[in-house]
Amino acid sequence: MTDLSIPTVRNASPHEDPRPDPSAVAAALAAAENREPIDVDQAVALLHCAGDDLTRLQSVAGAIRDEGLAAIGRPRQVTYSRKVFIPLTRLCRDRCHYCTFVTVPGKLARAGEGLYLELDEVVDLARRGAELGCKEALFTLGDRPEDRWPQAREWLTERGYSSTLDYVRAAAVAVLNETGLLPHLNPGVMSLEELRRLRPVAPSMGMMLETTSRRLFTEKGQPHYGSPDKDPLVRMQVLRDAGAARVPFTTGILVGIGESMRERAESFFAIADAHAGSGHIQEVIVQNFRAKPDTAMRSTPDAEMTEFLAAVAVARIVLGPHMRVQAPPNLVSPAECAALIASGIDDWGGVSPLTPDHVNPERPWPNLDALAARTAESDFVLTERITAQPSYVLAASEWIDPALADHVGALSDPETGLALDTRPVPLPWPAVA
Ligand SMILES: O=c1nc2n(C[C@H](O)[C@H](O)[C@H](O)CO)c3cc(O)ccc3cc-2c(=O)[nH]1
Ligand SMILES: C[C@H]1O[C@@H](n2cnc3c(N)ncnc32)[C@H](O)[C@@H]1O
Ligand code: MET
Ligand code: SF4
Repeated sequence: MTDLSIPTVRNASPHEDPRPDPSAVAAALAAAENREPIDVDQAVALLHCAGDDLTRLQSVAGAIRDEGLAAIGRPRQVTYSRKVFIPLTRLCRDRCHYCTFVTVPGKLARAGEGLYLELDEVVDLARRGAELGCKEALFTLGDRPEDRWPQAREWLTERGYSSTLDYVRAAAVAVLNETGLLPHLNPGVMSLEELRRLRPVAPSMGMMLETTSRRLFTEKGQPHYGSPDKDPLVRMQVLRDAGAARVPFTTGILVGIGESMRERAESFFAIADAHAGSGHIQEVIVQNFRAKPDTAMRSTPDAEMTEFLAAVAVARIVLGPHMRVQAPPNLVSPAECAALIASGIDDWGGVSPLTPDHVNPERPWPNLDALAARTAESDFVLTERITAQPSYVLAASEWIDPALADHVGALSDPETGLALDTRPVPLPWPAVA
């Protein structure tokens, strides 16, 4: 894709990624078509599918998705969450090489921007979103900036907060009280204690696993080198802790940051494994980041899209019919949205009629009517959900903190767990009878 202006990462030491034997690909495809459980080796083979093989792979993935949606009485629905994006702070103690969201205090000062959004700025964004029917306030921010930036620590202390996560909690409460939007928290690594403390202010939270590749973290020059929060061992612990805390949790992988096909496959199995323990992974995002090709010959733009579609299909096959599989519609072209549906997704994630995708600011959201039309072209109905996926809303006593019952109840249909056609209104938190 020539219009993709996300910064690129060059593999410092191109990792060995041997092409599987064609007979291995054929055998893995046959296993998938017969709905036999596949192992990592077979998943690696499937990630290499192109051409007619990719078409076969997509049709298996699409059929599995269709069965899963039919089983929960929502055939042919692709969901999305109408949201506002709240970039609470762009300061971060990490330095992921692919990230353009992160910034430094000096740059913020020169741009006349604060280190954090103030509470009134947060509430103002949420309120403007509410007027447009948004139901989710997505808090995405840098990880623990106070550990790196004394100015950030000072900003928090001056206002009476002990940490960035403490401030996230206060901002979520302000949004609930003053607008009724439902917070989804994506603040990076959280401890079990922090997850438990945040659970009463957000029906769902998330953190991308990114990858299980430890090499990308330990080796100098790799995209996660120098980012302590991107150690896959730390991130896997967060996934398990979110299950222990019974938080509906979003995770996923970033495709194309220098991971090998085997590492890509292992990442899906690692997520499946975390989910098998607690049943809390509410959706898995397959997000495309495109590494600069090692050689122009080997990795043409078309090949990158082929690889991405194979990754989506393999995610569906490994994670099965009951997982929601999400790919953002703003990181591909309109025509490629149809290919994502064909590859087995059932969710577009958060889409905003108001705020940009601050992580990918050069990739505007499709307008909701256009997205509905694109979805309809594939014979699916664009359906609004709230931040927690329907099955978790329907099992609220197990998954959603009682302090949020009124807020969630006001915006979701108790029969389907999907979003109601309504606008949020301020409601007191914790809810009183
Ligand atoms: O607009 C974005 N939303 C992102 N979202 C939000 C997502 O689109 C929705 O808000 C969730 O599906 C909840 O409804 C994330 C949520 C997570 O929990 C973890 C990672 C992401 C990543 C992004 C992202 O890059 N851009
Ligand atoms: C919020 C999530 O956004 C993803 N993320 C961060 N930077 C980029 C980029 N340049 N392109 C695509 N996704 C990105 C990471 O997966 C992070 O966890
Ligand atoms: C812009 S990234 C947002 C969340 C967090 N900093 C992470 O990387 O997981
Ligand atoms: S942790 Fe998140 S915000 Fe920080 S640099 Fe990495 S991707 Fe960017």
